[in-house]
Amino acid sequence: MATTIDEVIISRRTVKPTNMNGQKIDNETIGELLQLADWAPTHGYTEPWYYVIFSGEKVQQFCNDHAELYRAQTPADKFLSGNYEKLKHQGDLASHVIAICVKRGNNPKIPVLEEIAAVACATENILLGATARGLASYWGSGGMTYHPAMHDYLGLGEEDQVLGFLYLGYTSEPVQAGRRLKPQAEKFKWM
Ligand SMILES: Cc1cc2nc3c(=O)[nH]c(=O)nc-3n(C[C@H](O)[C@H](O)[C@H](O)COP(=O)(O)O)c2cc1C
Repeated sequence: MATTIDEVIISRRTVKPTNMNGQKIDNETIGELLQLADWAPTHGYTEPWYYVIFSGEKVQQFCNDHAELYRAQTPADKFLSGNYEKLKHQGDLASHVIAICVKRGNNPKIPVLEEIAAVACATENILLGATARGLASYWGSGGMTYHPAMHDYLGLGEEDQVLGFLYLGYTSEPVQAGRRLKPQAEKFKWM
């Protein structure tokens, strides 16, 4: 178990929902993670994160709905039954699904870019809190994430955005070693 912030950051790894084991997280713990999200920085206290939490039987409901949105919005010649089944069963072994959304405040001086950045910070807080609690997590932006039908399904306003879905649960498998592909010299320029 990681004990310091550095260890938690370094040890956080994506665990695909198919590698989760079906064990449930209690809603209280999810509440703690949401509290961590709420302490992310924002420009101008806009606090633009908006999370829609699917728990219990709502997880399967969400996955069914996600798959049905895909079916309804995909032309017949592009529809792939494999994609449909993947979406439908993506949460089978997860405990909770959380839709990650940006709710635009009424301060037009704050660029959308900064609102998205703030929600990403908030979401990383959730991922780190999950890691520190021994939970498995996955941030996915596949399926219908960016489709207007998903935006409507989540009841978002015109300027709001969906950034993806967090799948949370437990895993029984050893967590994969982390890897980074780009040399640090390309990412950090010391002056
Ligand atoms: C905004 C965002 C969207 C992502 N979408 C996907 C996705 O659709 N499918 C996927 O396999 N992983 C997705 N990921 C997870 C990355 O694949 C993962 O973070 C990356 O492989 C690095 O692995 P690590 O998280 O274990 O360090 C996403 C991550 C972020 C931040």
